[in-house]
Amino acid sequence: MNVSEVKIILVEPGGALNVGSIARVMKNFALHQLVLVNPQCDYLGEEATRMAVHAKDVLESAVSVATLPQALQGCKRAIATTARTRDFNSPLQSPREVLPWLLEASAQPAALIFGREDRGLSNEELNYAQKFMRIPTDAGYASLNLASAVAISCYELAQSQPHTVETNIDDKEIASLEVVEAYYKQLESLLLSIEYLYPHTASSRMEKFRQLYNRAQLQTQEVAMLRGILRQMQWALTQPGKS
Ligand SMILES: C[S@@+](CC[C@H](N)C(=O)[O-])C[C@H]1O[C@@H](n2cnc3c(N)ncnc32)[C@H](O)[C@@H]1O
Repeated sequence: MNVSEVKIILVEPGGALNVGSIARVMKNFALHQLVLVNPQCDYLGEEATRMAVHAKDVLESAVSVATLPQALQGCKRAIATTARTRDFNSPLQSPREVLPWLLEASAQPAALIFGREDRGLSNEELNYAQKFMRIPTDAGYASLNLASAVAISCYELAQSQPHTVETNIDDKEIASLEVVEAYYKQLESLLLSIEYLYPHTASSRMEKFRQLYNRAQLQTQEVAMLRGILRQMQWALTQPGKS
């Protein structure tokens, strides 16, 4: 897979200078799909275009959407980036470990997600990704400037080679992220209704389910089967004498 198939998603970027610098470095490394979730700055204004220099085209073709799920529409794989190490349950991988996974044939289209300058990504936003990347830094100061984090990631992506994966699965059969997300919503709602989950435990328990399914790389047909089982269980719960 070509790096140009990877979308760079910025969640609520607040600095036009950062967004302009990011457009420039993306073009330096042959990436051009920039998606902005609810941008908090004028990403087409003077500051951004000045920093973009010869990458105004990347800014002009940037897509602005309201939510992260909209930004991930159609993607098969996503990696979320974070500087945080504590209060994080899933393994954090280095760019060299994890970026080749984004370039495998069955990954496309794929996305790399970056957080806000002041507070990064929320836990809920991190959960939309299947893998998590932390750029190794000195332990004394782990938080990189947003544009620097994107620059290092684009460079590492450009140096990465996809792992060769032996599989009989047709790439088109891998479920897209929104299909799997709809399954998680249905599962959570059923588990809440049977009181396996409670509102205060739901998000941490659902994170465990996400980890499990992330390892399986579900196909569209398999998600349809799982959703069919949930529908049948929901129906059975409404039948007198069956519950
Ligand atoms: C300035 S940082 C936000 C820092 C914030 N305190 C936090 O909780 O992550 C903005 C974004 O840059 C990226 N970033 C910064 N440092 C990083 C690192 N060491 N590894 C990976 N991404 C990093 C992440 O996407 C992060 O959300």
